Amino acid sequence: MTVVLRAETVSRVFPSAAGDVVAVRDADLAVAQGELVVVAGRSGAGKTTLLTMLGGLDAPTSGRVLIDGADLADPATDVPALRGSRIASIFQTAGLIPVLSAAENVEVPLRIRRVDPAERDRRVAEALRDVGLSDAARQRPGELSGGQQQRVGIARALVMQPAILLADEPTAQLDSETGAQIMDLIARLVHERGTAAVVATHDQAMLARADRVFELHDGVLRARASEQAAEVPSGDDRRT
Ligand SMILES: Nc1ncnc2c1ncn2[C@@H]1O[C@H](COP(=O)(O)OP(=O)(O)OP(=O)(O)O)[C@@H](O)[C@H]1O
Repeated sequence: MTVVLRAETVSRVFPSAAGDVVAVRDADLAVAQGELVVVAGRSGAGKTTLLTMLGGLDAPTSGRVLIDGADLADPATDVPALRGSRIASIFQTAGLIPVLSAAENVEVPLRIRRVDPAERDRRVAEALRDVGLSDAARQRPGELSGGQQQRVGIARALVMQPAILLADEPTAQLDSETGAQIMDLIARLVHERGTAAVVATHDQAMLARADRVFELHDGVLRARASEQAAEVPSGDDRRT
């Protein structure tokens, strides 16, 4: 398994008049191709801060983030280029452009990257098909349900075939059934395409789709102990 995203003892401290806020404290994480990692945590636990650093939009106060083995703090690393070519993000709301159709919204990142028109058409059609929205290609966001809009957002995130997908509470604005469908969709696409994904959520129902679950509590990230790890060691390993 190839690790594409790695955080090493990453911390982020926000200074404030009332004292420093340690939003993330010494977080370690490694995510491999095709792996869906869910970071569960309550509001204020530090999820957004962690994802922002993983995506290279904010720098850790200490520790380091590596993408494809490249340290984002290394001056030799072209972070904007990495962000454009290797990373895609999904947020609580799809953030679609209202005057553009679903297909035109999905096309935006391809236009920015100057992909040629025939290739754009092919990839947009494929992305909309993957999220089950081929029939809605010409509709504008205002004509789509919240779940459909979020699916357009997912198509737009995946049309660049990113190595890494970061999703910050992608189901928070949706009812639980639609949220479950969106999470199923993300899990399927991540596994089919071999994307490394980190999904932050406070929705416990989302954890079932994860390959691994981490819990973030007051900025401290811990792997959720598997049932096996929770078992009492047997034989010589037993400690009393
Ligand atoms: N720019 C900032 N300046 C000061 N404090 C901040 C800043 N950003 C986040 N914090 C603080 O860091 C902590 C973690 O915030 P963060 O937004 O990462 O949590 P979260 O788990 O994403 O919460 P939510 O689910 O509500 O978005 C909070 O105490 C927050 O107030």
